[in-house]
Amino acid sequence: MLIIGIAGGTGCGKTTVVKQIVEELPKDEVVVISQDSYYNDLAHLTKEERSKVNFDHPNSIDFELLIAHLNKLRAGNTIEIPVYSFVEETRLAKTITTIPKKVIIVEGILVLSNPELRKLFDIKIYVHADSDERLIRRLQRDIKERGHDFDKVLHRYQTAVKPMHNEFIEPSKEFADIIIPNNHYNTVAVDMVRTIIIEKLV
Ligand SMILES: Nc1ncnc2c1ncn2[C@@H]1O[C@H](COP(=O)(O)OP(=O)(O)O)[C@@H](O)[C@H]1O
Ligand SMILES: O=c1ccn([C@@H]2O[C@H](COP(=O)(O)O)[C@@H](O)[C@H]2O)c(=O)[nH]1
Repeated sequence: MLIIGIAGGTGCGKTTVVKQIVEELPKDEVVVISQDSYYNDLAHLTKEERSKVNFDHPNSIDFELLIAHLNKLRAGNTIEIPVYSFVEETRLAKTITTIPKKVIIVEGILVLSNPELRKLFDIKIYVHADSDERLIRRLQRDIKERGHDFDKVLHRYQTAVKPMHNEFIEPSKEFADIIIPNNHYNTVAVDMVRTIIIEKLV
């Protein structure tokens, strides 16, 4: 089994890069796990209380469960991945049953910041895009897909996203084996990572 961790600031293009990597790989060989699925269950808080949570701090993630799940997959066991709703800002009642496959890709802003999680990765990748690029992408995406308005995205960016990026995410770049520049779509880097994965599959 090959476990790949892909980190990078919000809007850098992690999800897009992962989609591009896996789209030409056999579906039955690769599992993608998003750190977002492991946001703490906040069902006990009101929607207003949840909207004040700092979702960019490592404490907002249930790393213990994510690490336990990766160890279970490595041991050949099936896991139940929580489903997170960005619109509700909490976990939903359902889970997704996931079986072990040859390649596991774990993506999320903080996946290289946690030392225990880092130890599980065979390859560590950091996707870089400049902060202005990332903010523009985040504004467009959160308004279109995550049910946020302009003021909410900017307020969250200034109070949580940017300070947590500087404290936890950007410093985790030093642990990366590969840094993918992604101010523009980077097909060369995507092809290189896919080639590494294909070598593992044969
Ligand atoms: N290289 C790129 N150039 C322009 N837009 C991009 C690029 N990569 C991703 N995007 C767009 O930016 C937004 C955020 O990308 P996404 O992959 O969700 O980032 P992340 O998962 O790192 O938060 C999406 O709307 C996506 O289509
Ligand atoms: O309920 C939530 C939970 C998280 N966020 C924001 O999401 C990003 C991380 O996701 P990316 O796909 O990597 O952008 C993080 O910056 C959180 O602030 C949210 O808005 N609502």
